[in-house]
Amino acid sequence: MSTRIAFLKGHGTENDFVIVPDPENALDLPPAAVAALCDRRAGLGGDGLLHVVRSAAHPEARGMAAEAEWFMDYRNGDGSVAEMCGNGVRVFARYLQHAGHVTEGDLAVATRGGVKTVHIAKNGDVTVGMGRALLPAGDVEVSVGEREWPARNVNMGNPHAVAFVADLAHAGDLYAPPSHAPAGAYPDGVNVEFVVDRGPRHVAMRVHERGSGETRSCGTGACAVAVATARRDGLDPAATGIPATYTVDVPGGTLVITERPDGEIEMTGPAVIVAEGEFDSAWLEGVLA
Ligand SMILES: N[C@@H](CCC[C@H](N)C(=O)O)C(=O)O
Repeated sequence: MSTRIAFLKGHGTENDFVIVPDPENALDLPPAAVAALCDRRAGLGGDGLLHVVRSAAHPEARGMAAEAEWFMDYRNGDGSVAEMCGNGVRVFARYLQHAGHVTEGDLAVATRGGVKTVHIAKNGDVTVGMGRALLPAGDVEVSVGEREWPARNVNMGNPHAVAFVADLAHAGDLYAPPSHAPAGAYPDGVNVEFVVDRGPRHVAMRVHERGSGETRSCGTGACAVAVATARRDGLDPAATGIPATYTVDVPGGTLVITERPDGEIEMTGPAVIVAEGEFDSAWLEGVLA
């Protein structure tokens, strides 16, 4: 028997998501179902999917239920699982507000990258405590076609390689993932950011995301870029006690990132619910058959 399944569509700086509210974790969403829902021609369309589940109802989040009522079960557009999604967690919070589960102010969201603190401001922007960046040692290079660049290895819960380039167009069409060396540097894949300077503490980036391709924005990527740029600029808040704030332009808008002296990174940006509707479970079953 077919049933109607509720979904919403949202975005944060044009990193767009299919949102599937499923508080009791009753839906079966294997990778192929996620890929079908995120398909831009034959499905609903999105860079990724936000499965909204009560932490207590999800085996991966039960241990965080005392701290955070809701779990962001994030999936990339190809159906793969990722540890964290910075734009996604802002849109997730906006959904919880839209649905009346929370009001503006502070809330905690469980993610595979741990519990994140989120602040929904009166002015509409959402700020997320993204945790600390890890900067694993080791030289990495990324390349597109004939061009190659040294890249900074930054882990924001998920892996990033940040390359400073002379011109964002040098990254090419980014239809295929950029290559990296050494080949085994990222056994689980990597998100690659290309960065140019725009002014003092102001950069612009493009990103090729693991599991989604080139997207209009990546929140964890923007945090990785801010930290890599700060170190390149000789700024280390943990050493100086002075926070470092960077404005990061992405193709879909602007994010503001602050690294505090305790190493915690805060990201502020918009989060928008665009539409809501229902799809027929029979359609999805047909696609999966
Ligand atoms: N767009 C996201 C990152 C989503 C996960 C990433 N593709 C990965 O596989 O690590 C963001 O806003 O952070």
